[in-house]
Amino acid sequence: MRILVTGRDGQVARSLAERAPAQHDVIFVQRPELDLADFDTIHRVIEAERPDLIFNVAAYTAVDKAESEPALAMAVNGTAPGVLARAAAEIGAGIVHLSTDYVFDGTLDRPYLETDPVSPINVYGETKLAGEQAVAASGARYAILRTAWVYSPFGRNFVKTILALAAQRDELTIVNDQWGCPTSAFDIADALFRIADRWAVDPQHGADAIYHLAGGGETNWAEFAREILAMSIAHGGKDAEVRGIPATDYPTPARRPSNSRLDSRRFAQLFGYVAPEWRASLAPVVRRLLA
Ligand SMILES: NC(=O)C1=CN([C@@H]2O[C@H](COP(=O)(O)OP(=O)(O)OC[C@H]3O[C@@H](n4cnc5c(N)ncnc54)[C@H](OP(=O)(O)O)[C@@H]3O)[C@@H](O)[C@H]2O)C=CC1
Ligand SMILES: Cc1cn([C@H]2C[C@H](O)[C@@H](COP(=O)(O)OP(=O)(O)O[C@H]3O[C@@H](C)C(=O)[C@@H](O)[C@H]3O)O2)c(=O)[nH]c1=O
Ligand SMILES: [Mg+2]
Repeated sequence: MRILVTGRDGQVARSLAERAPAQHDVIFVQRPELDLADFDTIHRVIEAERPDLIFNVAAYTAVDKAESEPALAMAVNGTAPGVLARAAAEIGAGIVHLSTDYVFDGTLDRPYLETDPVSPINVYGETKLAGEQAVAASGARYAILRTAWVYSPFGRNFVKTILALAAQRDELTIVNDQWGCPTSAFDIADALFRIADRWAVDPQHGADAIYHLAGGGETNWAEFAREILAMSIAHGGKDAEVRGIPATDYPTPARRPSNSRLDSRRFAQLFGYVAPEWRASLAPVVRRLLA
């Protein structure tokens, strides 16, 4: 299949580039050719490239900055996915769109199912929810994958932040009352290609649905940081003491849900892919970052 990926340097885009199987022809388009805030470029790129499938993995991902740039975040995350999906529908292409655990408010006391009510508590989450709704209403064949706490050797992410902070400080204070599922961008890439493989055979398989796809198990940010640093020491990297603090002691422009754990069983049932337990996927990424 001919697969068009939005973005080239993002965490998931770079992971897709590394994991692309030989049977797919994968094209990456980024700014200025494709600018999700400039909708004309979307039509132009889709008509020129005529993909069979689109992986929309580009997004406005700066959670705190989105609070002060809501219009740009909404254009990129909320409106552009609908424009892209309608362009896909016009040429008969499918679209796989990535969304986030931050569409939930975190008040539930168990991992979230796809059927649980959404209620974002920050601008980023609101814009990503609008994007989901726009894709679902587009008429294109779609799958929406909500993932969470993404890390990789690429771009900006919590793992790289913690390793960098440990090189500067002896003690890190990290929030310990927000729970979620760290997810390797490589695992997301594998899941996306699994969808492509299935749709190459049966384009309707599991189509027009939302899925949760996150790393196995669960943790909080402080425990995640401790594990990153334990792996760092094991590979000769820096160490630091992690002091767990409540989110109320770490004020940020955007509120974050205290529980955004995702239940990924529906995707496993439909597509036969289960992401490894989060520590298992974390180890090779930390090793690579320290190499
Ligand atoms: N990171 C995370 O923790 C999580 C991410 N997600 C979702 O997963 C997807 C992938 O995230 P991830 O790979 O981490 O994202 P990154 O932040 O690593 O990359 C974002 C990409 O989007 C591109 N982009 C931003 N604005 C525009 C624009 N106006 N036009 C075109 N491209 C643009 C960036 O381009 P450039 O390099 O030029 O800036 C970059 O390639 C996103 O949909 C995100 O919402 C979901 C849950 C968690
Ligand atoms: C750097 C740092 C962060 N924190 C806290 C702040 C926050 O509650 C938590 C994580 O901070 P970050 O800014 O790395 O993560 P954040 O931007 O909230 O990450 C989110 O990104 C978007 C794109 C998503 O879709 C989500 O799934 C999620 O991954 O850790 C500390 O407590 N101490 C620190 O030193
Ligand atoms: Mg990306």
